[in-house]
Amino acid sequence: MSDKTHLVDEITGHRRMRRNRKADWTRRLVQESRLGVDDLIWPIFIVPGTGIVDPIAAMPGVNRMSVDKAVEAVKEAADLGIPAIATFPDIEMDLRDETGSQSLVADNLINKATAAIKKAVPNIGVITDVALDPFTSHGHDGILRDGVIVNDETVDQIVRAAVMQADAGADIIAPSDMMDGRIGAIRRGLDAAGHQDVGIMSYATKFASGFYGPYREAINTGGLLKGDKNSYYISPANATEALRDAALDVEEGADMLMVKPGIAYLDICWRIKEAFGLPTFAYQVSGEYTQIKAAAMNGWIDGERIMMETLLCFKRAGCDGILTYFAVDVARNLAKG
Ligand SMILES: NCC(=O)CCC(=O)O
Repeated sequence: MSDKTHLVDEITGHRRMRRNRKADWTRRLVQESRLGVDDLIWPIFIVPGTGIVDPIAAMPGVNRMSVDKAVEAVKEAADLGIPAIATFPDIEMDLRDETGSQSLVADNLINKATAAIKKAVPNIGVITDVALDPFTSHGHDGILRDGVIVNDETVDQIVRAAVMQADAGADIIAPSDMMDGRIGAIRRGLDAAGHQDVGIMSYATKFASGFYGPYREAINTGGLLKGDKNSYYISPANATEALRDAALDVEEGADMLMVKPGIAYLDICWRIKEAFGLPTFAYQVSGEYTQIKAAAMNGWIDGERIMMETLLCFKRAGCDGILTYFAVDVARNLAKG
């Protein structure tokens, strides 16, 4: 033992945090949060046609897939142990209209995809969104009348769309539109149609964010969108309001809650988990994905490391899982050990 007394000894005394960090085995032993394949939900983009795997320029490594190709990809995801996927359609422009009427076509693209995926890969969970934005000619999540997104009429429509999605085999309905009262209305609609076992994952706190840019390219709504979504999404400045919004969704019967975007909103994840104790998910959205990809492609960061780090941070912030475009890469990574 050294007989020299260092200045720091007086400060640390017997308290030395580094003892638990000294070796790989101690670090593993004291690790508080872990990321596993069971934490992953994989969002995928569906396009009409067959045999299509179309790269999305603003999301390197992510493709739009026709239903047949999506089925193949989902099989691979299931083999890797990913528990669930979330589907988003990029439909033909001439099928988009003022009210998003395609959302009410029983065999529309999203419902076709659900049926095909559930038939080929019955053990993977299929989560479908009921927001109207992929179906409207103006890119808004609801029905637009005289420059206003009309709440109650939109809710009536998304309830009908949700029932059709459940009829097609969706396991969880995930409304991302942020209309008031939608969770309770969807719950009643699903129950009345005999879909008591279909769950609801509420996009409880969806913030008006610039991080959604690449997603809008993926489903081709970016060029359509007139104005902004500030009259229905939550301001990034407001946490108390977000908690109130989530509380309403819990009261109305949400089974699971989601925070979106993710990494800039970890305080919301933590507070929501603490407040309600419901299964809580974060959506690592397109802009978050693209930031990591772009920097990694330029050699400025270690993309794989930051992919794993950001996802682990969601777990530390109290999330039970993460919707992430990295899901398959992460599952492969975890399988390597
Ligand atoms: N309703 C789903 C989304 O809005 C996703 C947003 C994103 O990934 O940027």
